[in-house]
Amino acid sequence: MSVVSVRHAAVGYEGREILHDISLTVAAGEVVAILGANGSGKSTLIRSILGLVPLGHGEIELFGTAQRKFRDWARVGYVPQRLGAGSGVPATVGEVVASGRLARRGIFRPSGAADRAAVREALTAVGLIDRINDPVTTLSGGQQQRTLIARALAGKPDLLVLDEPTAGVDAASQEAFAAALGRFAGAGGTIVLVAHELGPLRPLIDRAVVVHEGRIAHEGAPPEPAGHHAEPDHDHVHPHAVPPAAGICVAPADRIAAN
Ligand SMILES: Nc1ncnc2c1ncn2[C@@H]1O[C@H](COP(=O)(O)OP(=O)(O)OP(=O)(O)O)[C@@H](O)[C@H]1O
Repeated sequence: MSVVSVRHAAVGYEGREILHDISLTVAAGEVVAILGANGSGKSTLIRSILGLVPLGHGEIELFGTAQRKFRDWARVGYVPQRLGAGSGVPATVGEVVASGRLARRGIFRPSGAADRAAVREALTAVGLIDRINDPVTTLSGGQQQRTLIARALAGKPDLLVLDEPTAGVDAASQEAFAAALGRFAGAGGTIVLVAHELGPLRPLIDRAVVVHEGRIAHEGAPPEPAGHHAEPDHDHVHPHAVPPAAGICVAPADRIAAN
């Protein structure tokens, strides 16, 4: 059974079609990277998989269930691009990670020992357990990004969807990030991630899907790194380095429940 199945999907915003006739299948345990230039539609593709952008045409299934009927969002962990510095919520690292347990336990049940253990385990996996009581605002961008993956891991998902997890992130955090993802994949987890450059994530990738102008232009082994972009110390700066103003991204489960 496939974890994600996209068939002939067309997606757009305000009547302008961005993705044209996209078909993509991700099998259980696969690690798939979605690559492509700025504006090619990578984020739109994963946002439509998560149900955050409505489909114009086509079908999407998650774990064999039509997305419109799918309710088991606790099985899906989403790591957005940035935590957002300006959220105005003075949360600690532990609190942010604990919010990843909400879909598992429901909002009105107090957190229990299993929740606390999952939070500690996830923070240990990303190398931030010693920062559990620190305000997230005191963390570097890379550490904040690691907090987001811990938040997703704490929910014990079967599928992790990550949007440019390592863009603008320091090398140490990228390595810690890759190690945490490697453990998740090693335990049978499925990963779909958007990336500009794979860097230390490269050895984890089973398949690369290159999106070009809203269509899948290539699928197969990840392309070889080329030119200075491939250097480990290449400092890639692009629009994603600017934190979004929206603050902590709401988990897809929360959004869908609100509809
Ligand atoms: N909420 C939105 N409303 C209207 N247009 C949007 C919206 N989000 C994205 N777009 C447009 O859709 C196109 C694809 O954007 P998308 O973010 O999916 O590309 P991307 O490949 O992820 O690019 P990047 O690498 O810059 O994130 C762009 O032309 C963008 O301007």
